[in-house]
Amino acid sequence: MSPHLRPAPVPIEDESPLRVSVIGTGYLGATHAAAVAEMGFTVIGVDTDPAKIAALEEGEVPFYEPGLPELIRKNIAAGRLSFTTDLGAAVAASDIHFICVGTPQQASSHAADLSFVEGATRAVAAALTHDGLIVGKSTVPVGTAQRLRDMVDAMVPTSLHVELDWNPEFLREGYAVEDTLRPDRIVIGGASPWAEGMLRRLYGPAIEAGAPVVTCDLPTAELVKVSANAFLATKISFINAIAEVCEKAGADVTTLADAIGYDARIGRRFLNAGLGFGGGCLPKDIRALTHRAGELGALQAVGLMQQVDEINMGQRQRVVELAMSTCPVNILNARVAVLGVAFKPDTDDVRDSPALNVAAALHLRGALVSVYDPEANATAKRSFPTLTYAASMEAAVTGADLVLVLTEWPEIAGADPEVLGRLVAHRAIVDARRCLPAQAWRDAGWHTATLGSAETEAPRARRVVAA
Ligand SMILES: NC(=O)C1=CN([C@@H]2O[C@H](COP(=O)(O)OP(=O)(O)OC[C@H]3O[C@@H](n4cnc5c(N)ncnc54)[C@H](O)[C@@H]3O)[C@@H](O)[C@H]2O)C=CC1
Ligand SMILES: O=C(O)[C@H]1O[C@H](OP(=O)(O)OP(=O)(O)OC[C@H]2O[C@@H](n3ccc(=O)[nH]c3=O)[C@H](O)[C@@H]2O)[C@H](O)[C@@H](O)[C@@H]1O
Repeated sequence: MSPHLRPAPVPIEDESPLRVSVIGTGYLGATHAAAVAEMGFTVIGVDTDPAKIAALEEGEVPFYEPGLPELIRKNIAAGRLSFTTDLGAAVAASDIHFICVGTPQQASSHAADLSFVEGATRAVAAALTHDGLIVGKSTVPVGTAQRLRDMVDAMVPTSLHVELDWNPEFLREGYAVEDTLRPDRIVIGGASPWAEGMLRRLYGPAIEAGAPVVTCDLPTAELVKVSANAFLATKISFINAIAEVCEKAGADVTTLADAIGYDARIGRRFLNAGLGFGGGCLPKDIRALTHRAGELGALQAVGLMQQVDEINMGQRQRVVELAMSTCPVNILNARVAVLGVAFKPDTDDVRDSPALNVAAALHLRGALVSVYDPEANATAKRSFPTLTYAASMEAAVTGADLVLVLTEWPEIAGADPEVLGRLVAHRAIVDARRCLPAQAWRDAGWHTATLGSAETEAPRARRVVAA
Protein backbone atom coordinates (compact mmCIF):
# COMPACT_ATOMS: atom_id res chain seq x y z
CA MET A 1 0.00 0.00 0.00
CA SER A 2 1.36 3.45 -0.84
CA PRO A 3 2.01 5.69 2.17
CA HIS A 4 -0.67 7.98 0.79
CA LEU A 5 -3.33 5.25 1.18
CA ARG A 6 -2.36 4.53 4.76
CA PRO A 7 -4.11 6.16 7.71
CA ALA A 8 -2.99 9.71 8.39
CA PRO A 9 -0.04 9.83 10.74
CA VAL A 10 -0.55 10.73 14.35
CA PRO A 11 0.62 14.37 14.30
CA ILE A 12 3.73 15.02 16.30
CA GLU A 13 3.04 18.24 18.16
CA ASP A 14 5.39 21.12 17.55
CA GLU A 15 6.28 21.26 21.23
CA SER A 16 6.91 17.52 21.68
CA PRO A 17 10.58 16.60 21.50
CA LEU A 18 11.45 14.69 18.32
CA ARG A 19 13.12 11.39 19.13
CA VAL A 20 15.70 10.20 16.66
CA SER A 21 17.56 6.98 15.96
CA VAL A 22 20.68 6.95 13.79
CA ILE A 23 21.50 3.57 12.31
CA GLY A 24 25.22 3.21 11.61
CA THR A 25 27.68 5.26 13.67
CA GLY A 26 30.67 5.57 11.36
CA TYR A 27 32.00 8.90 10.09
CA LEU A 28 28.57 10.00 8.88
CA GLY A 29 26.33 8.50 11.56
CA ALA A 30 28.37 9.42 14.64
CA THR A 31 28.60 13.01 13.44
CA HIS A 32 24.95 13.19 12.48
CA ALA A 33 23.85 11.73 15.82
CA ALA A 34 25.95 14.23 17.78
CA ALA A 35 24.84 17.18 15.64
CA VAL A 36 21.14 16.35 15.93
CA ALA A 37 21.55 15.98 19.70
CA GLU A 38 23.33 19.35 19.73
CA MET A 39 20.28 20.83 18.01
CA GLY A 40 18.28 19.77 21.07
CA PHE A 41 16.75 16.43 20.12
CA THR A 42 17.00 13.03 21.81
CA VAL A 43 19.19 10.73 19.75
CA ILE A 44 20.11 7.05 19.99
CA GLY A 45 23.00 5.90 17.79
CA VAL A 46 22.90 2.25 16.74
CA ASP A 47 25.66 0.11 15.29
CA THR A 48 26.24 -3.60 14.79
CA ASP A 49 29.86 -3.16 15.90
CA PRO A 50 29.89 -3.56 19.70
CA ALA A 51 33.44 -2.17 20.03
CA LYS A 52 32.41 1.04 18.23
CA ILE A 53 29.36 1.42 20.45
CA ALA A 54 31.35 0.74 23.63
CA ALA A 55 33.83 3.45 22.64
CA LEU A 56 31.12 5.98 21.71
CA GLU A 57 29.29 5.33 24.99
CA GLU A 58 32.48 6.44 26.74
CA GLY A 59 32.66 9.53 24.52
CA GLU A 60 35.58 8.05 22.58
CA VAL A 61 35.43 8.47 18.80
CA PRO A 62 37.11 5.52 17.04
CA PHE A 63 38.47 7.80 14.28
CA TYR A 64 40.04 11.26 14.14
CA GLU A 65 37.51 14.03 13.57
CA PRO A 66 38.25 17.45 15.08
CA GLY A 67 35.58 18.63 17.54
CA LEU A 68 33.51 15.45 17.41
CA PRO A 69 34.61 13.85 20.71
CA GLU A 70 33.80 17.08 22.54
CA LEU A 71 30.36 17.32 20.91
CA ILE A 72 29.57 13.69 21.74
CA ARG A 73 30.67 14.00 25.37
CA LYS A 74 28.72 17.22 25.81
CA ASN A 75 25.49 15.70 24.51
CA ILE A 76 25.89 12.41 26.41
CA ALA A 77 26.34 14.47 29.57
CA ALA A 78 23.22 16.51 28.71
CA GLY A 79 21.24 13.26 28.47
CA ARG A 80 20.31 13.82 24.82
CA LEU A 81 22.66 11.29 23.21
CA SER A 82 23.14 7.58 23.82
CA PHE A 83 24.46 4.59 21.89
CA THR A 84 23.35 0.95 21.66
CA THR A 85 23.64 -2.20 19.59
CA ASP A 86 19.95 -2.87 20.28
CA LEU A 87 18.27 -1.62 17.12
CA GLY A 88 14.79 -2.75 18.22
CA ALA A 89 14.96 -0.70 21.42
CA ALA A 90 16.24 2.36 19.56
CA VAL A 91 13.50 2.16 16.92
CA ALA A 92 10.82 1.66 19.59
CA ALA A 93 12.00 4.87 21.31
CA SER A 94 12.21 7.06 18.17
CA ASP A 95 10.08 8.89 15.59
CA ILE A 96 12.70 9.46 12.88
CA HIS A 97 15.19 6.78 11.87
CA PHE A 98 18.22 7.88 9.87
CA ILE A 99 19.99 5.23 7.78
CA CYS A 100 23.71 6.09 7.86
CA VAL A 101 25.37 2.75 7.08
CA GLY A 102 28.13 2.23 4.52
CA THR A 103 27.70 1.79 0.75
CA PRO A 104 31.19 0.56 -0.21
CA GLN A 105 32.32 -0.44 -3.66
CA GLN A 106 31.57 -4.10 -4.38
CA ALA A 107 34.68 -6.23 -4.55
CA SER A 108 33.61 -7.80 -7.85
CA SER A 109 32.45 -4.69 -9.73
CA HIS A 110 32.28 -0.93 -9.57
CA ALA A 111 28.71 -1.03 -8.29
CA ALA A 112 27.78 0.09 -4.79
CA ASP A 113 27.28 -2.68 -2.24
CA LEU A 114 23.77 -1.97 -0.99
CA SER A 115 23.57 -4.91 1.41
CA PHE A 116 24.14 -2.74 4.52
CA VAL A 117 21.54 -0.17 3.51
CA GLU A 118 19.03 -2.87 2.67
CA GLY A 119 19.78 -4.79 5.86
CA ALA A 120 19.50 -1.74 8.10
CA THR A 121 16.29 -0.52 6.43
CA ARG A 122 14.76 -3.96 6.66
CA ALA A 123 15.69 -4.18 10.35
CA VAL A 124 14.11 -0.80 11.09
CA ALA A 125 10.93 -1.67 9.19
CA ALA A 126 10.68 -5.00 11.04
CA ALA A 127 11.07 -3.30 14.42
CA LEU A 128 8.50 -0.54 13.87
CA THR A 129 5.48 -0.66 16.15
CA HIS A 130 4.35 2.97 15.78
CA ASP A 131 4.24 5.64 13.06
CA GLY A 132 7.61 6.79 11.90
CA LEU A 133 9.81 8.31 9.28
CA ILE A 134 12.75 6.41 7.79
CA VAL A 135 15.27 8.79 6.25
CA GLY A 136 18.14 7.54 4.12
CA LYS A 137 21.34 9.56 4.39
CA SER A 138 23.80 7.07 2.90
CA THR A 139 24.98 7.74 -0.66
CA VAL A 140 23.11 5.37 -2.98
CA PRO A 141 22.71 4.80 -6.73
CA VAL A 142 19.63 6.45 -8.20
CA GLY A 143 16.63 4.15 -7.94
CA THR A 144 17.62 2.61 -4.60
CA ALA A 145 15.32 4.71 -2.43
CA GLN A 146 12.19 3.79 -4.40
CA ARG A 147 13.09 0.10 -4.09
CA LEU A 148 13.59 0.49 -0.35
CA ARG A 149 10.33 2.42 -0.05
CA ASP A 150 8.50 -0.41 -1.79
CA MET A 151 10.19 -2.93 0.50
CA VAL A 152 9.23 -1.02 3.64
CA ASP A 153 5.71 -0.55 2.38
CA ALA A 154 5.33 -4.28 1.89
CA MET A 155 6.73 -5.05 5.35
CA VAL A 156 4.98 -2.58 7.63
CA PRO A 157 1.42 -3.28 8.88
CA THR A 158 -1.15 -1.12 7.09
CA SER A 159 -2.31 0.29 10.43
CA LEU A 160 0.94 2.24 10.69
CA HIS A 161 1.94 5.37 8.82
CA VAL A 162 5.51 4.85 7.83
CA GLU A 163 7.30 6.81 5.13
CA LEU A 164 10.77 6.46 3.62
CA ASP A 165 12.49 9.55 2.23
CA TRP A 166 16.03 10.53 1.22
CA ASN A 167 18.09 13.31 2.74
CA PRO A 168 21.66 12.97 1.46
CA GLU A 169 24.67 14.26 3.37
CA PHE A 170 27.44 16.51 2.06
CA LEU A 171 29.84 16.71 5.02
CA ARG A 172 33.59 16.58 4.53
CA GLU A 173 35.80 14.56 6.82
CA GLY A 174 37.91 16.87 8.93
CA TYR A 175 35.10 19.47 8.90
CA ALA A 176 32.26 17.07 9.67
CA VAL A 177 30.91 18.87 12.74
CA GLU A 178 30.94 22.29 11.12
CA ASP A 179 29.42 20.97 7.88
CA THR A 180 26.63 19.13 9.73
CA LEU A 181 25.68 22.01 12.00
CA ARG A 182 25.97 24.61 9.23
CA PRO A 183 25.28 22.81 5.93
CA ASP A 184 25.50 24.56 2.55
CA ARG A 185 22.07 23.14 1.73
CA ILE A 186 19.56 20.57 2.92
CA VAL A 187 18.08 18.24 0.31
CA ILE A 188 14.85 16.45 1.15
CA GLY A 189 13.68 13.91 -1.39
CA GLY A 190 10.27 12.28 -1.64
CA ALA A 191 8.74 13.76 1.52
CA SER A 192 5.02 14.22 2.16
CA PRO A 193 4.05 17.47 3.94
CA TRP A 194 4.04 15.50 7.23
CA ALA A 195 7.57 14.21 6.73
CA GLU A 196 8.88 17.49 5.38
CA GLY A 197 7.47 19.25 8.42
CA MET A 198 9.31 16.89 10.77
CA LEU A 199 12.59 17.32 8.91
CA ARG A 200 12.23 21.10 8.81
CA ARG A 201 11.71 21.03 12.59
CA LEU A 202 14.76 18.82 13.01
CA TYR A 203 16.97 21.04 10.88
CA GLY A 204 15.37 24.22 12.25
CA PRO A 205 18.58 25.77 13.63
CA ALA A 206 20.46 25.19 10.36
CA ILE A 207 17.55 26.54 8.30
CA GLU A 208 17.28 29.60 10.53
CA ALA A 209 21.00 30.12 10.05
CA GLY A 210 20.37 30.36 6.31
CA ALA A 211 20.77 26.84 4.87
CA PRO A 212 18.57 26.61 1.75
CA VAL A 213 16.18 23.66 1.64
CA VAL A 214 15.75 21.85 -1.68
CA THR A 215 12.70 19.61 -1.79
CA CYS A 216 12.50 17.15 -4.66
CA ASP A 217 11.58 13.60 -5.61
CA LEU A 218 13.57 10.55 -4.54
CA PRO A 219 15.68 10.08 -7.68
CA THR A 220 16.66 13.75 -7.79
CA ALA A 221 17.76 13.65 -4.14
CA GLU A 222 19.89 10.55 -4.76
CA LEU A 223 21.44 12.08 -7.87
CA VAL A 224 22.13 15.48 -6.30
CA LYS A 225 24.47 13.78 -3.87
CA VAL A 226 26.25 11.63 -6.41
CA SER A 227 26.54 14.52 -8.88
CA ALA A 228 28.06 16.81 -6.25
CA ASN A 229 30.84 14.30 -5.64
CA ALA A 230 31.20 13.59 -9.36
CA PHE A 231 31.59 17.32 -10.06
CA LEU A 232 34.24 17.73 -7.36
CA ALA A 233 36.10 14.71 -8.74
CA THR A 234 35.86 16.12 -12.27
CA LYS A 235 37.27 19.45 -11.13
CA ILE A 236 40.29 17.70 -9.60
CA SER A 237 40.92 15.52 -12.64
CA PHE A 238 40.51 18.54 -14.90
CA ILE A 239 43.26 20.45 -13.10
CA ASN A 240 45.46 17.37 -13.05
CA ALA A 241 45.05 16.99 -16.82
CA ILE A 242 45.99 20.65 -17.24
CA ALA A 243 48.92 20.11 -14.85
CA GLU A 244 50.40 17.66 -17.34
CA VAL A 245 50.10 20.27 -20.10
CA CYS A 246 51.80 22.77 -17.78
CA GLU A 247 54.73 20.41 -17.26
CA LYS A 248 55.23 19.92 -20.96
CA ALA A 249 54.76 23.59 -21.84
CA GLY A 250 56.81 25.06 -19.01
CA ALA A 251 53.80 26.63 -17.29
CA ASP A 252 52.90 26.58 -13.61
CA VAL A 253 49.59 24.95 -12.65
CA THR A 254 49.23 26.64 -9.26
CA THR A 255 49.46 30.14 -10.76
CA LEU A 256 47.08 28.99 -13.49
CA ALA A 257 44.58 27.66 -10.92
CA ASP A 258 44.77 30.94 -8.98
CA ALA A 259 44.12 32.90 -12.16
CA ILE A 260 41.20 30.87 -13.47
CA GLY A 261 39.83 30.56 -9.94
CA TYR A 262 39.29 34.34 -9.74
CA ASP A 263 36.47 33.81 -12.22
CA ALA A 264 33.47 33.29 -9.93
CA ARG A 265 32.00 30.88 -12.48
CA ILE A 266 35.00 28.62 -11.96
CA GLY A 267 36.09 29.23 -8.36
CA ARG A 268 39.49 28.37 -6.87
CA ARG A 269 38.41 25.51 -4.60
CA PHE A 270 39.15 21.92 -5.67
CA LEU A 271 41.70 23.10 -8.21
CA ASN A 272 44.74 21.88 -6.29
CA ALA A 273 46.72 19.70 -8.66
CA GLY A 274 48.84 16.80 -7.48
CA LEU A 275 48.32 13.28 -6.28
CA GLY A 276 44.58 13.35 -6.88
CA PHE A 277 41.56 12.33 -4.88
CA GLY A 278 40.98 9.37 -2.62
CA GLY A 279 39.00 8.57 0.50
CA GLY A 280 35.91 6.56 1.30
CA CYS A 281 33.63 8.54 -1.02
CA LEU A 282 34.79 10.32 -4.20
CA PRO A 283 36.42 7.27 -5.84
CA LYS A 284 33.66 4.80 -4.99
CA ASP A 285 30.91 7.29 -5.80
CA ILE A 286 32.15 8.07 -9.30
CA ARG A 287 32.54 4.35 -9.97
CA ALA A 288 29.05 3.62 -8.66
CA LEU A 289 27.75 6.41 -10.91
CA THR A 290 29.60 4.91 -13.87
CA HIS A 291 27.97 1.56 -13.16
CA ARG A 292 24.48 2.94 -12.61
CA ALA A 293 24.64 5.28 -15.61
CA GLY A 294 25.66 2.26 -17.69
CA GLU A 295 22.66 0.30 -16.46
CA LEU A 296 20.45 3.24 -17.41
CA GLY A 297 22.09 3.60 -20.84
CA ALA A 298 23.32 7.12 -20.00
CA LEU A 299 26.59 6.63 -21.81
CA GLN A 300 27.91 10.19 -21.76
CA ALA A 301 28.17 10.07 -17.97
CA VAL A 302 29.86 6.67 -18.24
CA GLY A 303 32.55 8.04 -20.55
CA LEU A 304 33.10 11.18 -18.51
CA MET A 305 33.37 9.38 -15.17
CA GLN A 306 35.69 6.72 -16.59
CA GLN A 307 38.00 9.46 -17.82
CA VAL A 308 37.90 11.26 -14.47
CA ASP A 309 38.78 8.01 -12.68
CA GLU A 310 41.53 7.14 -15.15
CA ILE A 311 43.20 10.55 -14.87
CA ASN A 312 42.97 10.31 -11.09
CA MET A 313 44.49 6.84 -10.80
CA GLY A 314 47.13 7.86 -13.35
CA GLN A 315 48.35 10.57 -10.96
CA ARG A 316 49.37 7.91 -8.45
CA GLN A 317 51.44 6.14 -11.10
CA ARG A 318 52.96 9.45 -12.20
CA VAL A 319 54.07 10.17 -8.64
CA VAL A 320 55.63 6.70 -8.34
CA GLU A 321 57.53 7.34 -11.59
CA LEU A 322 58.57 10.81 -10.44
CA ALA A 323 59.82 9.33 -7.16
CA MET A 324 61.87 6.73 -9.02
CA SER A 325 63.37 9.29 -11.40
CA THR A 326 64.13 11.72 -8.57
CA CYS A 327 65.65 9.16 -6.22
CA PRO A 328 69.43 9.67 -6.21
CA VAL A 329 70.10 5.97 -5.61
CA ASN A 330 68.58 2.81 -7.08
CA ILE A 331 65.05 2.40 -5.74
CA LEU A 332 65.89 -1.15 -4.64
CA ASN A 333 66.89 -0.71 -0.98
CA ALA A 334 66.62 3.09 -1.24
CA ARG A 335 65.48 4.67 2.00
CA VAL A 336 62.29 6.56 1.22
CA ALA A 337 60.54 8.75 3.79
CA VAL A 338 56.81 9.20 3.16
CA LEU A 339 55.31 12.25 4.87
CA GLY A 340 51.53 11.88 5.04
CA VAL A 341 49.44 8.80 4.32
CA ALA A 342 45.92 9.98 5.14
CA PHE A 343 43.84 10.56 2.00
CA LYS A 344 43.86 14.26 2.92
CA PRO A 345 44.83 16.37 5.96
CA ASP A 346 42.70 16.55 9.12
CA THR A 347 41.67 12.90 9.06
CA ASP A 348 43.15 9.52 9.96
CA ASP A 349 41.18 7.91 7.13
CA VAL A 350 43.28 5.89 4.68
CA ARG A 351 40.42 4.43 2.66
CA ASP A 352 41.58 4.47 -0.98
CA SER A 353 44.38 6.81 0.07
CA PRO A 354 46.53 7.89 -2.90
CA ALA A 355 49.41 8.43 -0.45
CA LEU A 356 49.24 4.93 0.95
CA ASN A 357 49.01 3.55 -2.59
CA VAL A 358 52.21 5.33 -3.60
CA ALA A 359 54.01 4.25 -0.41
CA ALA A 360 52.94 0.65 -1.04
CA ALA A 361 54.00 0.77 -4.71
CA LEU A 362 57.50 1.94 -3.78
CA HIS A 363 57.71 -0.69 -1.05
CA LEU A 364 56.82 -3.33 -3.64
CA ARG A 365 59.65 -2.03 -5.85
CA GLY A 366 62.09 -2.74 -3.03
CA ALA A 367 62.36 0.67 -1.37
CA LEU A 368 62.70 0.77 2.42
CA VAL A 369 59.73 2.99 3.19
CA SER A 370 59.40 4.88 6.44
CA VAL A 371 56.02 6.54 6.92
CA TYR A 372 55.00 9.43 9.13
CA ASP A 373 51.50 10.88 9.39
CA PRO A 374 50.37 13.16 12.24
CA GLU A 375 47.18 11.11 12.75
CA ALA A 376 46.98 8.18 10.33
CA ASN A 377 49.95 5.99 11.28
CA ALA A 378 47.73 3.57 13.21
CA THR A 379 45.00 3.24 10.57
CA ALA A 380 47.61 2.90 7.81
CA LYS A 381 49.45 0.24 9.79
CA ARG A 382 46.25 -1.78 10.07
CA SER A 383 45.78 -1.85 6.30
CA PHE A 384 49.50 -1.99 5.36
CA PRO A 385 51.43 -3.50 8.28
CA THR A 386 54.64 -4.22 6.36
CA LEU A 387 55.67 -0.57 5.98
CA THR A 388 57.73 1.03 8.75
CA TYR A 389 55.92 3.71 10.75
CA ALA A 390 57.88 6.51 12.41
CA ALA A 391 56.78 8.46 15.47
CA SER A 392 57.86 11.82 14.07
CA MET A 393 58.69 13.54 10.81
CA GLU A 394 62.31 13.77 11.93
CA ALA A 395 62.47 10.04 12.66
CA ALA A 396 60.96 9.21 9.26
CA VAL A 397 63.46 11.27 7.26
CA THR A 398 66.61 10.33 9.18
CA GLY A 399 68.98 8.69 6.70
CA ALA A 400 66.48 9.02 3.82
CA ASP A 401 67.67 9.02 0.21
CA LEU A 402 64.38 10.52 -0.90
CA VAL A 403 61.53 12.30 0.88
CA LEU A 404 57.98 12.26 -0.48
CA VAL A 405 55.29 14.70 0.65
CA LEU A 406 52.01 12.91 -0.06
CA THR A 407 49.50 14.60 2.28
CA GLU A 408 49.62 18.35 2.90
CA TRP A 409 49.22 18.43 6.69
CA PRO A 410 50.26 21.92 7.94
CA GLU A 411 53.05 20.30 10.00
CA ILE A 412 54.46 18.74 6.84
CA ALA A 413 53.89 21.71 4.53
CA GLY A 414 55.57 23.94 7.12
CA ALA A 415 58.61 21.69 7.72
CA ASP A 416 61.98 23.41 7.96
CA PRO A 417 64.18 22.40 4.99
CA GLU A 418 67.36 23.16 6.97
CA VAL A 419 66.35 20.98 9.91
CA LEU A 420 65.27 18.05 7.74
CA GLY A 421 68.28 18.59 5.47
CA ARG A 422 70.63 17.83 8.34
CA LEU A 423 68.91 14.46 8.92
CA VAL A 424 68.64 12.99 5.42
CA ALA A 425 71.28 11.15 3.42
CA HIS A 426 70.31 12.99 0.22
CA ARG A 427 68.43 16.27 -0.11
CA ALA A 428 65.89 15.09 -2.67
CA ILE A 429 62.17 15.67 -2.23
CA VAL A 430 59.02 15.04 -4.26
CA ASP A 431 56.19 17.40 -3.36
CA ALA A 432 53.20 15.48 -4.70
CA ARG A 433 50.73 17.97 -3.20
CA ARG A 434 52.46 21.16 -4.36
CA CYS A 435 52.31 22.44 -0.80
CA LEU A 436 55.97 23.29 -0.12
CA PRO A 437 57.59 26.67 -0.75
CA ALA A 438 59.82 25.20 -3.47
CA GLN A 439 62.27 28.10 -3.62
CA ALA A 440 63.00 27.91 0.12
CA TRP A 441 63.74 24.20 -0.24
CA ARG A 442 65.97 24.78 -3.26
CA ASP A 443 67.77 27.56 -1.39
CA ALA A 444 68.45 25.02 1.36
CA GLY A 445 70.14 22.79 -1.19
CA TRP A 446 67.31 20.39 -1.91
CA HIS A 447 66.48 18.98 -5.30
CA THR A 448 62.71 19.38 -5.52
CA ALA A 449 60.33 17.70 -7.95
CA THR A 450 56.62 18.07 -8.39
CA LEU A 451 53.83 17.45 -10.88
CA GLY A 452 52.36 20.43 -12.65
CA SER A 453 55.29 22.67 -13.46
CA ALA A 454 58.30 22.60 -15.73
CA GLU A 455 60.56 21.34 -12.96
CA THR A 456 59.31 17.83 -13.57
CA GLU A 457 60.57 17.96 -17.11
CA ALA A 458 63.94 19.38 -16.10
CA PRO A 459 67.05 17.33 -16.72
CA ARG A 460 67.85 14.97 -13.88
CA ALA A 461 68.93 17.16 -11.07
CA ARG A 462 72.34 17.41 -9.62
CA ARG A 463 72.25 15.33 -6.49
CA VAL A 464 72.86 17.39 -3.39
CA VAL A 465 74.36 15.13 -0.81
CA ALA A 466 73.96 16.09 2.80
CA ALA A 467 77.14 17.24 4.47
N1 LIG B 1 32.41 9.60 5.42
C1 LIG B 1 31.88 10.71 4.96
O1 LIG B 1 32.48 11.78 5.05
C2 LIG B 1 30.54 10.72 4.30
C3 LIG B 1 29.90 9.55 3.99
N2 LIG B 1 28.71 9.57 3.28
C4 LIG B 1 28.03 8.31 2.98
O2 LIG B 1 27.54 7.83 4.22
C5 LIG B 1 27.53 6.41 4.24
C6 LIG B 1 28.31 5.93 5.44
O3 LIG B 1 29.66 6.30 5.28
P1 LIG B 1 30.70 6.26 6.48
O4 LIG B 1 30.07 6.80 7.71
O5 LIG B 1 31.93 6.86 5.98
O6 LIG B 1 30.87 4.66 6.65
P2 LIG B 1 31.49 3.86 7.88
O7 LIG B 1 31.94 2.57 7.32
O8 LIG B 1 32.43 4.73 8.63
O9 LIG B 1 30.26 3.61 8.85
C7 LIG B 1 29.19 2.74 8.56
C8 LIG B 1 28.74 2.12 9.88
O10 LIG B 1 27.54 1.38 9.67
C9 LIG B 1 27.56 0.25 10.52
N3 LIG B 1 26.55 -0.72 10.08
C10 LIG B 1 26.56 -1.52 8.98
N4 LIG B 1 25.41 -2.24 8.91
C11 LIG B 1 24.66 -1.87 9.98
C12 LIG B 1 23.37 -2.22 10.46
N5 LIG B 1 22.61 -3.12 9.81
N6 LIG B 1 22.91 -1.67 11.59
C13 LIG B 1 23.66 -0.75 12.26
N7 LIG B 1 24.89 -0.37 11.86
C14 LIG B 1 25.39 -0.91 10.73
C15 LIG B 1 29.01 -0.22 10.45
O11 LIG B 1 29.35 -1.06 11.52
C16 LIG B 1 29.75 1.12 10.46
O12 LIG B 1 30.07 1.51 11.78
C17 LIG B 1 28.10 6.00 2.87
O13 LIG B 1 27.05 5.80 1.98
C18 LIG B 1 28.91 7.20 2.46
O14 LIG B 1 29.06 7.27 1.06
C19 LIG B 1 28.11 10.73 2.92
C20 LIG B 1 28.68 11.93 3.22
C21 LIG B 1 29.94 12.02 3.94
O1 LIG C 1 30.39 11.95 0.12
C1 LIG C 1 31.29 12.15 0.91
O2 LIG C 1 31.65 11.33 1.74
C2 LIG C 1 32.03 13.46 0.94
O3 LIG C 1 33.09 13.37 -0.04
C3 LIG C 1 33.91 14.52 -0.11
O4 LIG C 1 34.53 14.78 1.15
P1 LIG C 1 35.83 14.00 1.66
O5 LIG C 1 35.87 12.64 1.07
O6 LIG C 1 35.83 14.16 3.14
O7 LIG C 1 37.10 14.78 1.11
P2 LIG C 1 37.36 16.04 0.17
O8 LIG C 1 37.71 17.20 1.00
O9 LIG C 1 36.30 16.20 -0.83
O10 LIG C 1 38.70 15.55 -0.57
C4 LIG C 1 38.63 14.40 -1.39
C5 LIG C 1 39.95 14.13 -2.04
O11 LIG C 1 40.23 15.09 -3.05
C6 LIG C 1 41.56 15.55 -2.93
N1 LIG C 1 41.62 16.94 -3.43
C7 LIG C 1 40.76 17.88 -2.95
C8 LIG C 1 40.80 19.17 -3.43
C9 LIG C 1 41.72 19.50 -4.43
O12 LIG C 1 41.80 20.65 -4.91
N2 LIG C 1 42.57 18.55 -4.89
C10 LIG C 1 42.54 17.26 -4.41
O13 LIG C 1 43.32 16.42 -4.87
C11 LIG C 1 41.88 15.43 -1.45
O14 LIG C 1 43.26 15.35 -1.24
C12 LIG C 1 41.16 14.15 -1.10
O15 LIG C 1 41.98 13.02 -1.39
C13 LIG C 1 33.05 15.73 -0.44
O16 LIG C 1 33.87 16.90 -0.43
C14 LIG C 1 31.92 15.89 0.59
O17 LIG C 1 31.09 16.98 0.23
C15 LIG C 1 31.12 14.60 0.60
O18 LIG C 1 30.06 14.67 1.55
